[in-house]
Amino acid sequence: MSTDTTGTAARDGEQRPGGPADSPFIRACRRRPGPHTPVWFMRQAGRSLPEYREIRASVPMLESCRRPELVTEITLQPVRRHGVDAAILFSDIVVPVAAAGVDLDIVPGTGPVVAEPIRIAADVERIRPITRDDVWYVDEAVRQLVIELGDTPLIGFAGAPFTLASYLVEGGPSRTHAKTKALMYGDPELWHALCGRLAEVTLAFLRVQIEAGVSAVQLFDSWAGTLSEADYRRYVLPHSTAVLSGLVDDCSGSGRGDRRAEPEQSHAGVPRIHFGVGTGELLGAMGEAGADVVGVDWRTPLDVATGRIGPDKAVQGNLDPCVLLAPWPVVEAEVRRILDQGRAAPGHVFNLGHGVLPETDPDVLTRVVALVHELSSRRADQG
Ligand SMILES: Cc1c2[nH]c(c1CCC(=O)O)Cc1[nH]c(c(CCC(=O)O)c1C)Cc1[nH]c(c(CCC(=O)O)c1C)Cc1[nH]c(c(C)c1CCC(=O)O)C2
Repeated sequence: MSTDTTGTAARDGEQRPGGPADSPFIRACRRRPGPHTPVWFMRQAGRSLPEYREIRASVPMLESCRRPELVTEITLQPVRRHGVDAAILFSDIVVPVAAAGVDLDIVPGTGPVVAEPIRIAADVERIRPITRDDVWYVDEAVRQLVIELGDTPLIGFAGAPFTLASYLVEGGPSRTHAKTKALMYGDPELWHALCGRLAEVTLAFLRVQIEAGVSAVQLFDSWAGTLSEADYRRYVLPHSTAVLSGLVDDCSGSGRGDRRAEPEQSHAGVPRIHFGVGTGELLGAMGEAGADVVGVDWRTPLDVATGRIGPDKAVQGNLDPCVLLAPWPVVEAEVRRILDQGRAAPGHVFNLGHGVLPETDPDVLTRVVALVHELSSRRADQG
């Protein structure tokens, strides 16, 4: 465990050998060689773990996200159990939106449900800008986690404007995103006002996490794959770019925007991962939004994905979460294939193509971590 008690040296640990900045995960994000291929799992903290279910049995989802001691414990659970190369903050994409004043809840088995879905400009106006004080519990949890995690990097995250907008406009999860698209095509001005506001909230939320010490951030645009590339570029890309490039613009001396005076408040050094599901046709555009790493679901092999994304970005993925429900030889063969195809990329972070399913046997996750490490370190030895 780290001896750093401020939580800041670890963030700026660029020069500290052995700190999170020198970890296999951050090295892969930066396309630098490392001792093995790093691995973590989306939704690694969650219902696949009995120790998570025990904590959550008596605490509603949103409340658990607002109690720093619970956030810290739940975030650490999969790190202890599986030996993954990174922790991801336990929270949810709707947490900053709730902090911005939107009345919503996370309903078990359903997902986020919004009391008054967005319909008119006045609804957008009600989404307030957020500051650190609105999400103090996230700031506190990240600072504590950075201390407890030592050399293991902590990933912060947020939902991207399109995916957040889809919950706010639909009022809850949707298969077709019909209301969202109807607003997008029918009232582009309102659409851009909504996404612009959500981009501001998201950027502020990521800045709080980075200032508190996360080593990387992931922007989840889970449902962007429902759009054509042309529509994605027109209606979504400018807003996701405002978020991801906004983090870089904070760097003193580079770019415009809300530039910070204090060097330790620079957000520019933190790798940015951009992920969505069903985004095979969007991978190039999602990289252009300002990602260092592009998340790839299970539909596109990593060598093909790398051809679409280009040689200047790392990739993350892309095991089908359902494969983890298959007999071990099937899992092993898929892990080998993904590691092989991932060699085409200039950096590969092993992950699933989407979140861990609740019915997954956690011991299989632990075995996958060990296998990825074993197979990839053997390769690293061979040069
Ligand atoms: C779309 C989205 C949401 N939330 C999130 C996304 C983007 C990632 C993705 O595409 O899955 C992001 C998220 N949500 C959660 C995390 C935790 C960190 C981690 O990955 O370990 C993360 C990164 C916890 C959670 N978020 C949620 C749970 C389950 C609630 C519970 O445990 O009772 C967890 C652990 C609830 C949630 N929240 C959301 C959904 C669709 C659900 C599932 C509803 C259900 O099946 O019950 C919205």
